[in-house]
Amino acid sequence: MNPRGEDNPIRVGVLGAQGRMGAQVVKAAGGAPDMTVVATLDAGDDLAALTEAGAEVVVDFTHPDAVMGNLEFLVANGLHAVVGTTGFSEERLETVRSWLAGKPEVGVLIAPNFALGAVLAMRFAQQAARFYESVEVIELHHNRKADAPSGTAAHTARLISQARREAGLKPGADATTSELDGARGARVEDVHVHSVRLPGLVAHEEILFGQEGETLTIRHDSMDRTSFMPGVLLGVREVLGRPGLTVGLENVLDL
Ligand SMILES: NC(=O)C1=CN([C@@H]2O[C@H](COP(=O)(O)OP(=O)(O)OC[C@H]3O[C@@H](n4cnc5c(N)ncnc54)[C@H](O)[C@@H]3O)[C@@H](O)[C@H]2O)C=CC1
Ligand SMILES: O=C(O)C1=N[C@H](C(=O)O)C[C@H](O)C1
Repeated sequence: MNPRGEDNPIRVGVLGAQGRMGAQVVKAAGGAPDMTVVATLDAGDDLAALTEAGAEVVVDFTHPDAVMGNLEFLVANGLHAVVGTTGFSEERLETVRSWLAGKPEVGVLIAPNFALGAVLAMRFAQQAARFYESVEVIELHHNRKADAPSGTAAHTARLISQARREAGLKPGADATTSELDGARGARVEDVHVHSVRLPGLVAHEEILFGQEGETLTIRHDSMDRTSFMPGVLLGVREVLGRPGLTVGLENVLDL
């Protein structure tokens, strides 16, 4: 557990500080009694400001195109990282592991979703997966989101696929023989994932399971970006005592 307090607060840097999430992180970490925000950077700023300010943990909510460069700098400079930015393939995770091999004392936590309910929804979906013949994922987000499908939906689909594989399930029956491009969604491993983009939405996910005679729907809604903040602050506290790469908040929550 984190032994830090008001007299010795965790020195936090924020990357993407002017963005929707970064601005919330600056506010949340700034209001936490055991943290102090020492650097707030956005696009074009020199990452050296983080080390100059004495940051210990850096939170990254930037862009899938920027996050790997940021992480390479953080690990090389011995800074712990809490990353919410999406776009992490298995190949990218392997690259991060290779950087960390040379800096075994550094902790990196990458989480596709920091909202408690979203993490629980993923875990429930993983548990339900082996009992149903078919499954599809629908994610719904605000229309300023850069990536589709969402990192959460891609992660959910991979967890479900893994559970289905382990249970020896074959792809669910689907009589579609003719379709408009995209009508059946993207396929993440063997799971169809559908992305909706609308102003007014924040972040929402539905996992629909079906078999003869019944369906099960698991749904999570982030109505406001404050929903991600308890998870981010927990990550900042925990990453100090977790060297190496941790993927997913479920590991920190011991789910
Ligand atoms: N893991 C989670 O719980 C969540 C993850 N996200 C993800 O976080 C990322 C950011 O989302 P939003 O805040 O909505 O986006 P946004 O577009 O509002 O903010 C991103 C900010 O990063 C800045 N930026 C871009 N490149 C940079 C760089 N190299 N260095 C420093 N700053 C840079 C931009 O100027 C912008 O201010 C996305 O990948 C999104 O999917 C969003 C919400 C929750
Ligand atoms: O861009 C967003 O807003 C979000 N991005 C993350 C994702 O892609 O899963 C997390 C959450 O869904 C909000």
